[in-house]
Amino acid sequence: MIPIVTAEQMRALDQRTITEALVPSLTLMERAGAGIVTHIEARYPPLAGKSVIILCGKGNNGGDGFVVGRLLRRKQARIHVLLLASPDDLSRDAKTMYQRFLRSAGKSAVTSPTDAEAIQQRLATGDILVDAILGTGTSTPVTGLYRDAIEAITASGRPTVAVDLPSGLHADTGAVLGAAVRADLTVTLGLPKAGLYSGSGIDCAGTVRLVDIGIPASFVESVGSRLMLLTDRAVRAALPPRRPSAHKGTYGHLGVIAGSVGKTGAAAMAALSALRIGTGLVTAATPASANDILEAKLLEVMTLPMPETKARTFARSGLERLLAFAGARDAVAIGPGLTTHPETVELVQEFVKRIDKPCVLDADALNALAGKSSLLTECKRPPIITPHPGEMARLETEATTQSVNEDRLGTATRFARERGVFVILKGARTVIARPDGLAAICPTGNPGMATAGTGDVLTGMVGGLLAQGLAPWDAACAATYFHGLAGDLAAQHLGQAGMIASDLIQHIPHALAQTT
Ligand SMILES: NC(=O)C1=CN([C@@H]2O[C@H](COP(=O)(O)OP(=O)(O)OC[C@H]3O[C@@H](n4cnc5c(N)ncnc54)[C@H](O)[C@@H]3O)[C@@H](O)[C@H]2O)[C@@H](O)CC1
Ligand SMILES: Nc1ncnc2c1ncn2[C@@H]1O[C@H](COP(=O)(O)OP(=O)(O)O)[C@@H](O)[C@H]1O
Ligand SMILES: [K+]
Repeated sequence: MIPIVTAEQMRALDQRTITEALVPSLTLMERAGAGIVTHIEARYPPLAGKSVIILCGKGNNGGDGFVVGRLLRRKQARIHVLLLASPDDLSRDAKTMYQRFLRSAGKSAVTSPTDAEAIQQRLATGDILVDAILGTGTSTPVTGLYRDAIEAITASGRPTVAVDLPSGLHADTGAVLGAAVRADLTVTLGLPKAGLYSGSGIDCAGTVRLVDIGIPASFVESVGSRLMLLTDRAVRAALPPRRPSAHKGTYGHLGVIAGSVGKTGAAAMAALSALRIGTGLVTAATPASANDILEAKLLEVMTLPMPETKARTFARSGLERLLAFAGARDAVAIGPGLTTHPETVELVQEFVKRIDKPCVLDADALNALAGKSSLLTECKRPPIITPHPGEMARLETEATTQSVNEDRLGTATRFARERGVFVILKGARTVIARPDGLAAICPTGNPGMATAGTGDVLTGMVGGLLAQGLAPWDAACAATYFHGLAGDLAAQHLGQAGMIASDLIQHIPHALAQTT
């Protein structure tokens, strides 16, 4: 996992690298530029003949821009720099890189526009725009020519690559300072910045790619960041090895407690997703009269009919049987499609207190705890909960969906600490938090996943990994990552609008099999 840092932490790391590891600041800038060019080329091939317009500010972010310009010329791209400050005002390193750019490209490759119109006219001639106006040094609202430039970039509709972070974005909070660039690709330098994953940063950053500029690992470690970015390598390492001598018992038995009349699909999808993430055996317990329907839907999953209410939801009288069911499984997933029938709610509240197995609580299991989240502290083992922002708001009496979304990271980490649970707060850039306050952000996933049932898929995947013996934190991180990756693969094949939850399930094996 990669630590996510604040602007201040990044500045300190850059500084230590320069003064203690003795890497000249110009070398860092050169590495930054080279890395950015690699990512631009990967995203927009071929570069030869393309017109690239680079907008440079007066700080080191602009300095990176000049390096990008010089190196892109070697790819036979046609480069023009819009310099938004006087050359005299450039930072020391930026000035050096400006001079190197001039020596390589000549004076005609740079103009200094004085008004919005001049910027707009120039941008209209670009195939690709590079935003090197402001980086981590931004702290006050953007005004004047910088703001004109940011607005012109947005208005141009051209493919835009942001250097380090979209100009105008607060590096720590993701707040827009007056106006911010909406990039298609952000190539961030050294370590990822928190603002790229929160608030407006999610929409402004587009795809985020990271460039290693050679900050020593020991320096990075000493920052002690409490926020991590999930990486492909870390989550794959957490998966159990598939031993040649394995049998289905090796990979655990998950009990799924889900469904009611009209909502057997939720139970089916959770159960199937658990199998697709490699679980050996899955049994779904469902209200008795819905059992036959579930049997017809599922081939590989076993089912168990349970006592039901007149409304054909789980009945309170089934409590002991459900506890016995859980006791005979390696892990339990409870919640999808249960409804909030009063008897079912009562059943869930009792069940949650008494279950003594790794478990994941979702959907109506969380709704059963609405305003009563203190019950979670009575759990025998810290459960994983998978709320979307609405469910999160129901759990916390004073919160609203809006307040949750305004501070997703803060909400998830506070709740995880206070209630001693693992939280997967779903949505764009899902946040995972654990009881000790450490949190991670998931880079996978896309808006195509905003479709009925994808949450049930996640629940099954989390439960499946718990059943396979993963610790709750590992299960939560890996399930969230592969859920998002399966969603990304489904979107690649089908497009975001048309993909549905079943497509996501079908892509779980491809996500697992992918080699990166
Ligand atoms: N220090 C280093 O060693 C490295 C720095 N790098 C780059 O350097 C950037 C940070 O450089 P700087 O600290 O120079 O910061 P910036 O390049 O973000 O710019 C800060 C400059 O813009 C001005 N400014 C700030 N907010 C403004 C606003 N709202 N309107 C107008 N002007 C504003 C500041 O007064 C300052 O002069 C990073 O984002 C990254 O791109 C990279 O080259 C990697 C290495
Ligand atoms: N814009 C988005 N970007 C990434 N993931 C998303 C986005 N919107 C929704 N998702 C994911 O889709 C899933 C939706 O779950 P949920 O809201 O519980 O839906 P349902 O109840 O229909 O199953 C979550 O895992 C969430 O993170
Ligand atoms: K920028």
